[in-house]
Parts: sequence; structure tokens; C-alpha cells
Amino acid sequence: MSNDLSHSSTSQPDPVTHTNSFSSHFHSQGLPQTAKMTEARHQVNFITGNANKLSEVKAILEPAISVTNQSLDLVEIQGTLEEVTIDKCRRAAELVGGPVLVEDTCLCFDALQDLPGPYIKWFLGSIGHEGLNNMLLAYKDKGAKAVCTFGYSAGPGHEPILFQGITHGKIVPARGPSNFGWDPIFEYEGKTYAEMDKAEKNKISHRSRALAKLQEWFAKEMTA
Ligand SMILES: O=c1nc[nH]c2c1ncn2[C@H]1C[C@H](O)[C@@H](COP(=O)(O)OP(=O)(O)OP(=O)(O)O)O1
Ligand SMILES: [Mg+2]
Repeated sequence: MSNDLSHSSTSQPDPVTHTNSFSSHFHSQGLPQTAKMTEARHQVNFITGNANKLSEVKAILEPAISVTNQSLDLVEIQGTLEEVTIDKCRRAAELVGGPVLVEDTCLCFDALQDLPGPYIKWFLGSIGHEGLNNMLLAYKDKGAKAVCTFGYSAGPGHEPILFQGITHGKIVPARGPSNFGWDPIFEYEGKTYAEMDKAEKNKISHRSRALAKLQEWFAKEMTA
């Protein structure tokens, strides 16, 4: 199974789909020209206000790529997963005045045509784990995709490059510690993310799958 959203990395983009208008931002589409890195190649400045994201990104990328962090409150627009990350990445690069990595995480319910998607943070904050389960009560299909879309920009004016990872699981009543977002209600192969230890989650998570693509791209850049 591909780890990408249906249209993000197909070799023959369908020009009518919304997602495909951004397909050129994906590294698999052969982009790197706009993002040649002039500075240290083994470092990223990850702009996020979420300490759990930061610790997972550090655990996965370090020591090969060192991760610095600035916690900025970035405006998040409405739009597709790709639009949200691209806009977030451009804003971060402008604010920081240098290279940045950002990430937007979505939780997409199969029965709801991928909603709440990028709006999961507000749904989770408003209705919690139980409310999210209740949203699916009318449906047999409890399937859900966890989607992570990272955006890297070499600096202001440099177009973001996207790296996306998807893990398919299902929505279940909460099990396990409530340390990180919707981890307790997202089950993958019999365990919720919250029931896994960190190393276990990082092996199969949406975030690690996206970061594998970023690592591959960085490795190519270093030998270019
Ligand atoms: O692996 C995860 N496992 C469980 N929950 C997660 C995960 N990753 C993000 N989340 C939560 C955090 C937030 O409620 C929403 C994403 O929103 P999102 O805007 O991407 O995150 P955020 O605002 O916390 O941090 P940031 O400063 O990087 O935008 O899903
Ligand atoms: Mg956010």
C-alpha cells in the first residue's frame, strides 16, 4: 500500500483534482532546485508549539539530523492538508527569516469523507475522545487515517517541499494514557497509539513515515 494520499504522489497527476495542484510541492515529483540548502545540511529548525511532536521528531531524526525548535503560534488557514502545510511553512520562513520545518497533522475519518482532517485540533478540544467516537456512531466503518504533512522551506521566498506519511487505523473508545492528543482513540493493529511505547509508535506512525521521506531527501541533498 502506498503511504501517500491518493493523488499526492502519483506519477500521472490528474489536473482536475484539488490535491494535484500542489503535487509539484512533493519531493517525489523531482523538485529540489528551489530548496538547495546553503547552510548546515544536518540541521532543521522545527517550528511547532507542540512539545509531543517535537519529542517524536527528535527521537526519529537525531542524531543524523539535529533538531532545533522555535515555538511560534502560526496562523493556520482553511484548506486541504497540503494547502494548510504550505501556507504554514511560508509564514514560518518569513517569521524566522531562515530555513524551517513545519508539520500539520490530520485525523481523517473514512466514513466522513476525511473530516475532521486538518480541523481535528478544534474537534478534539471541543468534544474530546468520547465526542469523536460518537461522531461515528451512525456508521459501521470506524476506519481513519492519521496523516502527517511536513513542509520544509530553505527560507523566505523558497517554495515549501512536502513530505507526507499516512497510517491507517480505526477509531475506538479511549485506551491508554492521555498524554498526546487523540493517541488513545487511534488503534493500529490491535493497540492504540497511546498503548504503544514511543519506539513502537515511531516505527509505524504517520509522522515516522513522513520523516522517512524527509530523511531520504536530505540524504540525496547531501550527496548532490
Ligand atoms: O501523533 C499524534 N497523536 C495524537 N495526536 C496528535 C498527533 N499529532 C498531532 N496530534 C494532535 C495535536 C492537535 O490537537 C492536532 C493536530 O493539529 P496541529 O495544528 O498539527 O498541531 P499543533 O497545533 O498542536 O502544533 P503545531 O504548532 O505544530 O501546529 O492533532
Ligand atoms: Mg497547529
